[in-house]
Amino acid sequence: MKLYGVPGSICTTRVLVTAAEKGLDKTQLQHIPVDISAGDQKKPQYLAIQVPALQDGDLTLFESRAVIRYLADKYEGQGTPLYGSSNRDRALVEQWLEVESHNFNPHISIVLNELVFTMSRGEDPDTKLVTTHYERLDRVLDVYEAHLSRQKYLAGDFFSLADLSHLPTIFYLIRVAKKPNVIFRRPHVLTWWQLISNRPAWKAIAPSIMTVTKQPKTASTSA
Ligand SMILES: N[C@@H](CCC(=O)N[C@@H](CS)C(=O)NCC(=O)O)C(=O)O
Repeated sequence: MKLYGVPGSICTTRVLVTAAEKGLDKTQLQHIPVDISAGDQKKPQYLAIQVPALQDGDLTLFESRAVIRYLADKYEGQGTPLYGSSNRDRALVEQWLEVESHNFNPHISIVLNELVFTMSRGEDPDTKLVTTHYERLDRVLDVYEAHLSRQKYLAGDFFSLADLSHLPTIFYLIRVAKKPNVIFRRPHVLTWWQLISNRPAWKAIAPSIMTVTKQPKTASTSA
């Protein structure tokens, strides 16, 4: 399999950490770097797709959350079981993947876009937009805090694809945008963050984000 994606970008990182949890090595999944700043995404081979995109034989798959679901299913018996161990677990994983995509991500990605990617282009961030969406993210995390006071991970007492899908954006928020308060001031969210970000797979992947964000230009975050 080949993964076309911008090194260190949120969506590509989401796929790479899934591959790492599944124990896939470079012979099983080869990352082909795409350089957005050089206009690679406009090259003919990328016009019909968006990056990140996975190529597996005659299947080309884009949308990072579709790709991670595909990898979790394809390698069901290998590495970390990212859908739990029953139909009930899987339903709850899917539910929280939807929450990440539709309730959490829309706000965190706007904050990151303004504070990291707009600024990296030398433009001023829209501070009103940042305030509005940071506050909305704060409200969403009230729900997470209550939920995580009752269980260790989002879908139950097991680490899953739903937890994993939050890793790149929260990492960017804390370490790159340096806006950790919404995470750090909630004890259960913080404990959850520490649990999921201390996993070996994430610890192996996260440094590549820091390398890329030291560059003057990075990918956008329409994650
Ligand atoms: N919803 C799409 C968003 C795709 C997108 O716009 N990705 C942006 C931000 S993550 C990008 O820079 N993509 C390049 C990459 O991830 O390689 C996904 O999840 O894949």
